[in-house]
Amino acid sequence: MDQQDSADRDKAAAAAAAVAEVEDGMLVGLGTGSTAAHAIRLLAARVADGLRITAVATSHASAEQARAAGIRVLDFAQVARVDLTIDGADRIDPRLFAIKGAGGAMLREKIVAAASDRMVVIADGSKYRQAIGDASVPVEVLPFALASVAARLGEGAMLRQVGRAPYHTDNGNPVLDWNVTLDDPRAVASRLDAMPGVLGHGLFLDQVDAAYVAQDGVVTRLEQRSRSH
Ligand SMILES: O=C(CO)[C@H](O)[C@H](O)COP(=O)(O)O
Repeated sequence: MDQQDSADRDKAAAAAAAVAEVEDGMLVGLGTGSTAAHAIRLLAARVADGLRITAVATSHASAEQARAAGIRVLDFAQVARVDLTIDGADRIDPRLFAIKGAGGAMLREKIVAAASDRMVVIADGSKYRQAIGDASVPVEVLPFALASVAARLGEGAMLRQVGRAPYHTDNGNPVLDWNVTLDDPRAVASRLDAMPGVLGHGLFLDQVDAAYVAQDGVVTRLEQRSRSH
């Protein structure tokens, strides 16, 4: 089995562990990305077997996948609370600090996570580090503020592109991938949170309640002991 197959198998194993937490009657938040796609597929299989749930999605792609697989997806604009959200991450560490947003959905993902009683990250072992820090932080910016925010972030900020065109999120906004030192993630997050024109960013420092990380088929659960939403 090559490395990619093994990482994909680990993504599916982590997803299966999280999907096992879903109970009848829950409103489930669906994350975005290849690991979250495994969770949606496995959840749909449980729905086909009789599990009764509703869901909200953090991206158009996840909503489409879920609906096509038979999951009832509600409009999140009409939803105040979510029971359990299952989502991927680009980095996760033992503090359950995460970097998200390689897939560009971090703003909706953080909004849904903040509305969730429990938010669980699922990841293959390549995402796990002793401390987050070697991935750039995606920053979603109001188009009007693109140049001014880029100037404030400095040389480490790169406009995300698809081919030669600027990438746009599901919200219609551009993303700056910011290569920044994360010795003090809270200071970096506070700086971004306070910057006019920044709509959201991929630093998840207070949202993650638990993580399932799978390496070579072995799933490890990390649990946050004290989290108040
Ligand atoms: O944050 C995300 C999308 O905004 C994804 O959850 C993250 O990028 C992980 O993706 P994948 O499971 O494909 O590695």
